[in-house]
Amino acid sequence: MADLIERIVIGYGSESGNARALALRLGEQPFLQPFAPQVLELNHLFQAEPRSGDLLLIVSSSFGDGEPPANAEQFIDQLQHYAGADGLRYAIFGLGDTAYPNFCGFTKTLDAALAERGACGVINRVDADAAFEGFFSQWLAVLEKVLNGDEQAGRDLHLQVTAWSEDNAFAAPIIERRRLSAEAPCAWHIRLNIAGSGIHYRAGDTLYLQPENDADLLAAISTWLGRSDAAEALRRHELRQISKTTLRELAKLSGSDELKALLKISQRKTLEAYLYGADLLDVLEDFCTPQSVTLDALLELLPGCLPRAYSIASRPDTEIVDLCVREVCYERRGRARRGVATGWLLGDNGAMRIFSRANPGFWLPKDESTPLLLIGTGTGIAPLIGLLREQAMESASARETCLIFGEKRREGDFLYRGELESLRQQGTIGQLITAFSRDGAGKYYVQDAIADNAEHISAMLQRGAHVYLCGNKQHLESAVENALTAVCGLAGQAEETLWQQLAQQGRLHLELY
Ligand SMILES: Cc1cc2nc3c(=O)[nH]c(=O)nc-3n(C[C@H](O)[C@H](O)[C@H](O)COP(=O)(O)O)c2cc1C
Repeated sequence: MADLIERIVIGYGSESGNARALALRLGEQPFLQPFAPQVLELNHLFQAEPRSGDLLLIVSSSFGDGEPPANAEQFIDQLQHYAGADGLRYAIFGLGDTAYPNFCGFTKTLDAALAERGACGVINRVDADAAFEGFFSQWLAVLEKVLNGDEQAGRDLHLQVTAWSEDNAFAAPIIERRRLSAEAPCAWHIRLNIAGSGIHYRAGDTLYLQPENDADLLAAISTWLGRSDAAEALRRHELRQISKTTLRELAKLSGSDELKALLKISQRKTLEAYLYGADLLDVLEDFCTPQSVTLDALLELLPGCLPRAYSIASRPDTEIVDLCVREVCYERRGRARRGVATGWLLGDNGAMRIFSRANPGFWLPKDESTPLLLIGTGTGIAPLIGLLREQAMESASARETCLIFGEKRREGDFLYRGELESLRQQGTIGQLITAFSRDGAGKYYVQDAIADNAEHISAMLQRGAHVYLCGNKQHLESAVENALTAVCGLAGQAEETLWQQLAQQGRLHLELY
């Protein structure tokens, strides 16, 4: 091919510097020097007036929702108006992260746009993730071969990381289940094996679980329908979170006036109360008949199982991912019920189908000297222990870190007690404050612990501490906000609330569920 190539132009799109660094290294490769490669930002690439006979090498990341980095934003537009694309040759090395829903979205779009304009790809597009170095070396070797005339090498290269998603989840074996608390409903430490998935995550990120339905519930629905094949057919349909759309369809099919009445706007609260803890079988039994609602109709109207989101509790690792979950077990109308995801995790069901998503809003601050005020209740410890583990791994000199953990009783509910105490001993946690609500004569919550440590906490906030808060949505946020506002002496004073100030400064990180 080399004799057909007159010139090489390297274009890059880069936001945080990875693609730019690779593009510059590419431009220095000895085997490219005979082509005197120019290295340009993609926005400026057309200044080189690429034409037939040129080989365009593009290295770019994707940002936002699979969008171009700022210095590549104009490229596709310019390409649409560029007359000389026909006959151009090109190869694309895409950088991305499978933790974002639109993995390598921009370089995929670019590939399609160049092909559509008549340009010809000489190497299959690379979709690389955070571990891009290995791919880059392989790509360079193939590029050299292609330039030496081995065109097949470009067609044989397949370097595209799988982007696991809702439609294509990774089956991760459950390799550890450890009970963390004494009384039901218990909290559990769950470890999944993700080796071979290529999943990369950071502490603070979210793991989505795609469980299958509970066997007992499936069997009961099968019996109700009088169809033995229903259990298998409904295995991956949503049977627990029943939407209004589904209820409307069921009301139409069944003709139930009672259900229609429940769907009126004025009955919003009654419907909410009815659905709390209910599942499809309740709705079928209460409002439908097997004659009016058949298996075929259900298969058509029910969506697939919705993914369940959990905060990752481990530090970055390519082999394992940890979760901290509380089991959901209750009885309603004489029928034992289990949470869909927790039931699957704690049952003997085999692998859990998963995918991960980045959650930059809960990552550690970049500046290693920024103090951390971590506040969590119950299984809200999950992302916080992930951050602490990442912190312990990353820096020898720990930043100032204070953890406030709240639960019911020290004996029985102090989740990860041994690990937290050793993180304190080794200095990753400077101050470990606990608030056990049922240990003393009166109730004692995290907001009381904040008040009792006012001086220290106020000083940390003055030193620019970031606040990470995770736990139950009801009450926790406002109670902690009020307590922190009081310790800072801001109550009823400032024009902006403490929360507004922290949020504006990027110092407030919330995970409430
Ligand atoms: C806020 C943010 C958004 C991102 N969005 C995407 C995305 O939509 N798709 C993707 O594949 N990668 C995404 N990434 C990952 C980057 O593409 C990846 O980190 C890449 O290595 C950055 O390269 P650069 O330093 O050259 O910009 C995102 C990264 C960040 C920090």
